[in-house]
Amino acid sequence: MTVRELRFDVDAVDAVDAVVLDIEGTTSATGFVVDVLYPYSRARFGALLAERGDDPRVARALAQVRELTGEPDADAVRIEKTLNLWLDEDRKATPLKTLQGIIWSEGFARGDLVSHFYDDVVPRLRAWHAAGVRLYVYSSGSVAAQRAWFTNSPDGDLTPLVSGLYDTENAGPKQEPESYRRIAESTGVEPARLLFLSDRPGELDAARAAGWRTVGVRRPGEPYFEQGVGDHAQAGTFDEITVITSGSST
Ligand SMILES: CSCCC(=O)C(=O)COP(=O)(O)O
Ligand SMILES: [Mg+2]
Repeated sequence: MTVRELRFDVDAVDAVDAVVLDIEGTTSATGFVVDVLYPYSRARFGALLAERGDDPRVARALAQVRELTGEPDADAVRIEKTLNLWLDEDRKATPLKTLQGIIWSEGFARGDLVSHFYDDVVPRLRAWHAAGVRLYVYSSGSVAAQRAWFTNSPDGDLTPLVSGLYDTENAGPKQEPESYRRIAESTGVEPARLLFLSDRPGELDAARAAGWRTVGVRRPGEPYFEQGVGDHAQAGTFDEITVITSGSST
């Protein structure tokens, strides 16, 4: 694996105003999400669909599942089967993520769950934030799930570090450049001064097509480690990423 220090001072002193973070495979282990969070939601889909179908978030997600599967008459049992199939495939379908977000945020709130971050991540997030770099999250996990994830970390509440949360509902699919244009506009940061960190080459390609800077994060044991991140700059940990902002380097 190629590991090199990444300094974003090639063509400008004030290079990056904001870092946008992917979660699964980048800040946090896919294994934790799949082994801890997925079974937690799988065990609770049935009750959520049966007892809370009137909740507007649930009703909207159910309608989205029916639309995506082309099964307008699918009942709660059929939809639960679909959700579990998508879980098996690790499909990043928006309604699946909405329903998981409801279940997980309640699980975090009642103390059943604590999130996971790789050891190098939280110190770097604190350092970048202290240096004036704005931090955002863009994950397939819903905004509700992201908020619970950052609130309930092993290092305490990390949400004060984060300026905004984006998911496939409010920004769009992660493999489409338009989603990154939408996020750039929402943050008010110029695309060229946004740095996206992700493990997935398709997401990095889409961000670059929207004019963003990109670094592929390749961690041993993660699903995309062997495949690599194409011709994007790459790092094995956040410690290898030096961000230059407003004349300071962190
Ligand atoms: C707290 S989000 C839970 C992880 C998740 O469900 C997910 O889909 C993360 O995907 P990402 O886009 O962050 O790779
Ligand atoms: Mg990811």
